[in-house]
Amino acid sequence: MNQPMPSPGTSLPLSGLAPVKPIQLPRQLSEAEFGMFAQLGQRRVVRAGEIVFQRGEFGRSMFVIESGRVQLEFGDGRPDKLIGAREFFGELTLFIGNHARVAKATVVIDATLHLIEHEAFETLLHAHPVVMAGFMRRSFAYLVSSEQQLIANLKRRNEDLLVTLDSLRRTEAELGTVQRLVQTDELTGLCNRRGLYMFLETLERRRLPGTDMALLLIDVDNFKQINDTCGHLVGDQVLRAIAGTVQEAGAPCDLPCRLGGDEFALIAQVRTRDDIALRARQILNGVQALHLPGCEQVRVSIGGAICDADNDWAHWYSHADVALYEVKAAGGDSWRLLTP
Ligand SMILES: Nc1nc2c(ncn2[C@@H]2O[C@H](COP(=O)(O)OP(=O)(O)OP(=O)(O)O)[C@@H](O)[C@H]2O)c(=O)[nH]1
Repeated sequence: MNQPMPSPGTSLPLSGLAPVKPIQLPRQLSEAEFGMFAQLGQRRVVRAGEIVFQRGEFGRSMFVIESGRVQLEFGDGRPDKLIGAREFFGELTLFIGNHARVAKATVVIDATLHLIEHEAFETLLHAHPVVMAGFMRRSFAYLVSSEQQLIANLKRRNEDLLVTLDSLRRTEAELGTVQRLVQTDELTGLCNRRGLYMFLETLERRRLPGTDMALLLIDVDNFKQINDTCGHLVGDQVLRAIAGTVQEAGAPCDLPCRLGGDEFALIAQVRTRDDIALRARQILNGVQALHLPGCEQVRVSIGGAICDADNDWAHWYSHADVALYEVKAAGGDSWRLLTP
């Protein structure tokens, strides 16, 4: 004899044993519940592709599925859900009353639904309080557990985001350190040529109203001789000491840097020519006052130029270099400003 095929969610009765009770899915209605809802609900046939309600839409009713399939899209991190015969959806708005729908419901296989309005539910509640109380208890437990799941998911996502944010912050800090290193002269700690070029890109933004930018080129006199007679290590100390002197002569908004070898520069923000002279003399005096063990006398020559907004670094540098050359030619240990 042909046995009928079992429906999904049911178990086969084993021969000789008592029939096993059909497994009820967490959101599946019992025969009794379904019968009550079907009797009082408004029966509707809905075609595949039709939207039953949108997420965020206000409502006071729930739906029971007699046949077909409905997809629920929560859009809040929870996975979409596909539900079928004897299952229900939209009950939260029925219990709370005029509440926004938490999911979008779309029929994906032609369905027969029963719309349960608030009034119909009240009637059922009065007529079958025990059955309806059981239904409500199950529904609440399900809602609470799915909210808890959502909270756990959000917590996990938040933790993941915090970890990502932390690693981004670390990468940013590392990039900052690398950028600083790349722009810093290793021997003196001053800005190097790369750092100077980056500074020049923002020069116009940095210029305060009523000020000019000036360039002072500082070159050690006879540095080769210092190296030759005192040794390279002393030479290095001399370069570090001069770097300190150039830095001290600059204002906080100035940029002292080492261009390479025994050549330094100070980009200074000045109001008058006297401001340039003041810095140049401070460097000359500071270097003259240096007393380094193993090195008798250190002197520098300085050439200056105004950094006019119409020209660029190459132009300012060549002007300052001309002035520097003139100072060197005259014996060094002095300064000169090349005026346009
Ligand atoms: N100790 C030391 N010496 C350096 C460094 N970089 C370049 N030098 C040396 O600096 C010297 C610069 O010499 P020159 O360009 O001939 O200049 P100078 O001897 O100062 O002559 P004038 O500029 O005409 O006064 C060279 O001997 C380089 O080897 C460095 O980092 N440390």
